[in-house]
Amino acid sequence: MRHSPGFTDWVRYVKRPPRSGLPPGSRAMAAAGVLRQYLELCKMRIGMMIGITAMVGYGAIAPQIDGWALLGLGCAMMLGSSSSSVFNHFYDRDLDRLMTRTARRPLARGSLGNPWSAVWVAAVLLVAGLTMAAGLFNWVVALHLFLGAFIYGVVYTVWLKRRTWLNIVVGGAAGSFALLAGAAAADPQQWLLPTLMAVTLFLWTPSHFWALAILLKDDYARAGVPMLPVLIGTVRCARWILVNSVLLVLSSLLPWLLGELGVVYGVLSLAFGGHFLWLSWRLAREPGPLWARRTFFGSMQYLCGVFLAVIADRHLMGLF
Ligand code: HEM
Ligand SMILES: CC(C)=CCC/C(C)=C/CC/C(C)=C/COP(=O)(O)OP(=O)(O)O
Repeated sequence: MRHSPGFTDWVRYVKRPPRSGLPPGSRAMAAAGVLRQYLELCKMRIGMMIGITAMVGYGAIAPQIDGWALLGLGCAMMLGSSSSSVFNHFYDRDLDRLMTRTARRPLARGSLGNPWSAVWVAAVLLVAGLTMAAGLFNWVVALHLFLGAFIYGVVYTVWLKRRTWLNIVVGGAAGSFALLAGAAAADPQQWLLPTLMAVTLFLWTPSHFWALAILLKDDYARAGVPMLPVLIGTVRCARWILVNSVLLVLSSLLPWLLGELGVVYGVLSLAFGGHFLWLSWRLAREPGPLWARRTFFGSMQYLCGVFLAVIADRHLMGLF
């Protein structure tokens, strides 16, 4: 069965088109197919959220926002995020075949030819992101970008995901480094507010992911991935989500209580936090797919709410 062209096949194909002279449309179609699949490997929606996370870290520290700096920061972070996501697809291709949600992914079904091409693509993306971060900003931004990609691509994906339920707890630090990278782009000397926000992002991940893991429990059990609800069941996992969400919301108030951010942030983050605590409480009361789904999507709404609270406090209040 002829597989659709992989990355190296595509390069060879475009450089030396076969004598058979396929109609130009098929050459472009094949190239578009390969590109679309590589974009899937990049997990672009998550990469955009990682870029936004870094931008919020920048906005929390920068006295004025430079649009071009924000754009460059977002691009660098998306390159780093895509690099680790592509490698995650490569390393997890055996695991992904076993789970309904991921079985149709390009490397899981072998539709991109030699899977090692993805490793080269991941390396190129990482070098591009690091070069952009160091060139546009400073080495601290590049270091945080590298650490985020390393924690997701190696610490989480290779070392922890298949071994321990702490996989996503430790892996959540990847997102924290996205925030630290953004703050360092504004001022690498500042540490307190970036650290407080990084702790909040670290505590956000377990509530974010364990709610999803409740929905995907059977998939993870089939693949033998030790996610928390597989090990302790949905009811106890839902209770741990509530405990974690209480710690998360309390941590989100620290920038306000320590005077790093103002009352606008405090009130808004408390409001969004109250709603997320309500979702987590309802999930603990009725542990099942309905409230797990609402808590998972609510985790992203909550994160966006906290991000909005930071920007409103630091930059929008000056407009009034
Ligand atoms: C190790 C930590 C994390 C784990 C294990 C995790 C896990 C997941 C998983 C399994 C999905 C579903 C993906 C899919 O089926 O397409 C997901 C979706 C998502 N995650 Fe997380 N996540 C983590 C950290 C983060 C961070 C740090 C962010 C952003 C700051 C984030 C933002 C999102 C978004 C926006 C989605 C929805 C993307 C979509 O709809 O394709 N996640 N997460
Ligand atoms: C600074 C920087 C570059 C940070 C990178 C942060 C980053 C890309 C985090 C990704 C988190 C995530 C969606 C993990 C899911 O992996 P999974 O393997 O559990 O999900 P899957 O089963 O859907 O593949």
